[in-house]
Amino acid sequence: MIVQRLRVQSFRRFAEAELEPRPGFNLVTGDNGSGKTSLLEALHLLAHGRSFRGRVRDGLVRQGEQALSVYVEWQAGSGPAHRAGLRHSGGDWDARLDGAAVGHLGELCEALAVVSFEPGSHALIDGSSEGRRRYLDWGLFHVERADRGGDFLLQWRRHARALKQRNALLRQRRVDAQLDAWEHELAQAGEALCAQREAHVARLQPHLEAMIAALLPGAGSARLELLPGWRRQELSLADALLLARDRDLVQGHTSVGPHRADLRLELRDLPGRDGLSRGQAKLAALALLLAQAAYLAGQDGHWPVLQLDDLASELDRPHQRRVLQALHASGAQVFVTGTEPPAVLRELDLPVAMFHVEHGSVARLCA
Ligand SMILES: Nc1ncnc2c1ncn2[C@@H]1O[C@H](COP(=O)(O)OP(=O)(O)OP(=O)(O)O)[C@@H](O)[C@H]1O
Repeated sequence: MIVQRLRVQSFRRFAEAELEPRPGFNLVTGDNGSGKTSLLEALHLLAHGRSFRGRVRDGLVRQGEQALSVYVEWQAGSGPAHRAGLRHSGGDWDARLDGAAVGHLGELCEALAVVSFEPGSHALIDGSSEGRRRYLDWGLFHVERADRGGDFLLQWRRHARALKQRNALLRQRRVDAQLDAWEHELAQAGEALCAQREAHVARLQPHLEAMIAALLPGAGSARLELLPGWRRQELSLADALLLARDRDLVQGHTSVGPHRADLRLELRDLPGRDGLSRGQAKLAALALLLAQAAYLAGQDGHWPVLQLDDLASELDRPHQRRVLQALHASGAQVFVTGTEPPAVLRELDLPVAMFHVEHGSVARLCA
């Protein structure tokens, strides 16, 4: 995917700003607080329905304004050009995709695939399991799309609804036919969700091995494993839910199932996730993100847009070089930010479109 235009209004410090990126590398420089990350956040927001720094209501709307706007034009492979706009107040939103009103933000997410790597991305390795489930489900959401005959989103929504209903009944201490019915629904949707996640993890494996070899060769071989959220080798989800019922009634929520799933990444020559340095955790997280992007590229015939915020932070030069070489080899459109142009980018002499953010506006710099 190639983003051809990004326009933001009332977004963090920007009253209005516009960027016309190029295919390949786009470098965005500027002082601390100038708004570099905000530009990446804007694209991420349109593609994920939230920023990697939080939701719209967490301060994305420019102080004193009612709502932010993001407008993007892009091309997916050799297909037609697309355009999408989102106006969001933190509560209400209104969006259009190719001129038609959008009923669910998932429609924008489905149309525009963006993978972002930012200073907090190490949490994909050493943070809570929620981030890893979101990572996995984002990949499935794109691969198992309804327009390709997939039903991941359908199962995901079914599961979320059944889980909410079961939790509500647990809190009311209601052990009746309704609880049986929602548990049955939860078990069916949960088994389907888990089977899709498991297959996806297996398909990611070779891409992950290649990315770890490219970015973190000292790690040795890599293995990704799904922890399903219940003792799936021994029990069906229906049985696990039934067995957990008494405890769940006391706690008032469901303690087993795919909403508790996790991913385990094993790197043969490095310690477990708690023993990794911050830089190693970042590289392992980037390998996970790029493995998923590479898998998607294989399915779609074109790469998602890749965004790397503050690449130089915490990565030494040899590793920055490895990252940039891998990204260049992919042919993807890449956004990189930094207070300075990363020295490695100059050393590698890669073609780069350069932009500078200052005083609330973005200027294209000549190479
Ligand atoms: N809701 C808001 N309204 C107005 N200004 C905001 C709002 N939220 C954030 N800002 C300002 O917008 C800027 C956001 O900067 P951003 O994080 O995008 O900068 P950056 O160039 O990536 O910085 P750094 O190099 O320090 O990471 C900061 O100056 C911040 O004070």
